Amino acid sequence: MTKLTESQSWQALSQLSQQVAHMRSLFANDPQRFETYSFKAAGLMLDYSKNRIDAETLKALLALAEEAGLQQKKAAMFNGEIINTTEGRAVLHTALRAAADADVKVDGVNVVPEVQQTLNKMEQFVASVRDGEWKGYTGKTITDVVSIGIGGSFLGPKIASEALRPYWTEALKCHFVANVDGTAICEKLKKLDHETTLFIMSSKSFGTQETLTNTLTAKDWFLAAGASQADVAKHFVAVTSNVAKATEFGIDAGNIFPMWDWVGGRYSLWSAIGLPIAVLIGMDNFRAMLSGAREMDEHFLEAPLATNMPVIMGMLSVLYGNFHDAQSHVVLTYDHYLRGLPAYFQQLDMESNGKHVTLCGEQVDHSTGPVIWGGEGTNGQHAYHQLLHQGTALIPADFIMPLQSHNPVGEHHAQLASNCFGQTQALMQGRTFEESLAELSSSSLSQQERELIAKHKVMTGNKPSNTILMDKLTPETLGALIALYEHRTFVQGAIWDINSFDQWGVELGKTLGNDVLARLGADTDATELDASSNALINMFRKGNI
Ligand SMILES: O=P(O)(O)OC[C@H]1O[C@](O)(CO)[C@@H](O)[C@@H]1O
Repeated sequence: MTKLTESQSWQALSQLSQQVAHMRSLFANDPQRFETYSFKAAGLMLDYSKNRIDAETLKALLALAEEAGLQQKKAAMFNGEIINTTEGRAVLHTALRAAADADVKVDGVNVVPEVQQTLNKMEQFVASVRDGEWKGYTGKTITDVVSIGIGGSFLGPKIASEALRPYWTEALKCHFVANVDGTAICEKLKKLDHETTLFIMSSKSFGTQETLTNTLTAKDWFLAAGASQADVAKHFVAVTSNVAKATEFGIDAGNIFPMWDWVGGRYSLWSAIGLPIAVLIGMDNFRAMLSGAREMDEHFLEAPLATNMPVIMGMLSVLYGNFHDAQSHVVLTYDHYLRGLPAYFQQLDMESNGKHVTLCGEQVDHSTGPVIWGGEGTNGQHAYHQLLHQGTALIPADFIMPLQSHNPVGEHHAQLASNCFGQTQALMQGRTFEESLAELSSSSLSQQERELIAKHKVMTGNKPSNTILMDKLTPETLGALIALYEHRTFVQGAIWDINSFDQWGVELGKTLGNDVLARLGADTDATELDASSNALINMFRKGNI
């Protein structure tokens, strides 16, 4: 057994988690349950009353957080200690949204002034593109921005931009290209005018195959349309921590926005990686998003564990994953603008907590990060919610909804809200056999038939969910919401004592992919790999099955 599973609070939770009453009776016996298990922070309200907890379980969960050293680990992150031990890096996405006069040191040097300088550089760039001062090589105003990047250098900018659609300038369109599938970039380029298009190449490492290939294709397209190498400076900018490689690639030194190795890719939208967002919504709104995230940071740092939103959400996930065998977690956004958020949280959480050894390299003896998935409500209700209600797997759910719509038309928003709240209620209370039978009482079916149908209609209920509400989706509330999930991810990693900030698992696939690429272009058939890989490679070389 590891130290964690041997710990007193872990042992206590193993017992307590099985003893908690059905949520139906928890609610029936406590009219104050909502007041007890809900609170507000940074413009968000969390209702976690529809969870399999009572006072004792919650106490044990928080004791586990204490015992696992969450407070010390949190302080170490915010203080710039090298907590990403396998890569020898600090983890300071919080410094990207810290107050301008904050002092956050990495190796004894305050990084905040550099962050502020980069924000100022972004501000100038964003203003000149939005105001039409930045001209293309033929003197025309920029109309389209294409962001090229993948993983964290794609999902953050794309999904936050999409979420903040009501704040966009109408003067510009922004497009995102990530996949190395040539179709992705070709379909974009078809619709673009090379004289009025600006490319933002986003790659922390400046070594990611997909991003380099897509940027080269974009550059070839630009040059083939009649522009010269000297014109590239007016149409290509880059965001990277590898300035030398970007310059070598041909990006003008003045067009490079720096980032730092202490910002993880999946935590980087607050840096210049967020440039596409800032171009669309303007720098004031981008700064408002940072300030919403900062508010959540301060809450996470200062609030007691019992009223700390990332802590409560993280510990609930530990409860279900480790003590109720839940292997996935669903994020359901009841807001069309937030439809992409589950995909963003998926990378954030799964790339962070998909780990199998502790910081000391010891094999864990419990599950770690769950599968994160989801989509927008109400669409999901007509698809996968069936499994949430009546499937055999326990899938805890987060429901996220703004109370005010940006598009308050007719009864739409009330209907949306009624579905959101109705789903959490149905998951919690379920429907008993007796209730199902009663519902069928006026039907013309025989008693035997009624009983059969009633069995199919039973929903066990007791399915956990959190509801997160905000007044309105704004840059501030979006910033707070994303920071909430970042810290929730951190909390779980801290309990499991894993490194939430490396991603070695994706490296082997990249290395083997490069080897395969060489074989696809070789003069002779592949013979040295396993039989399946050889056959697949050789089929590709022939071009038919
Ligand atoms: O910004 P880069 O260096 O191109 O990396 C892109 C993505 O690739 C990964 O390193 C691994 O897939 C992600 O963590 C990262 O967000």
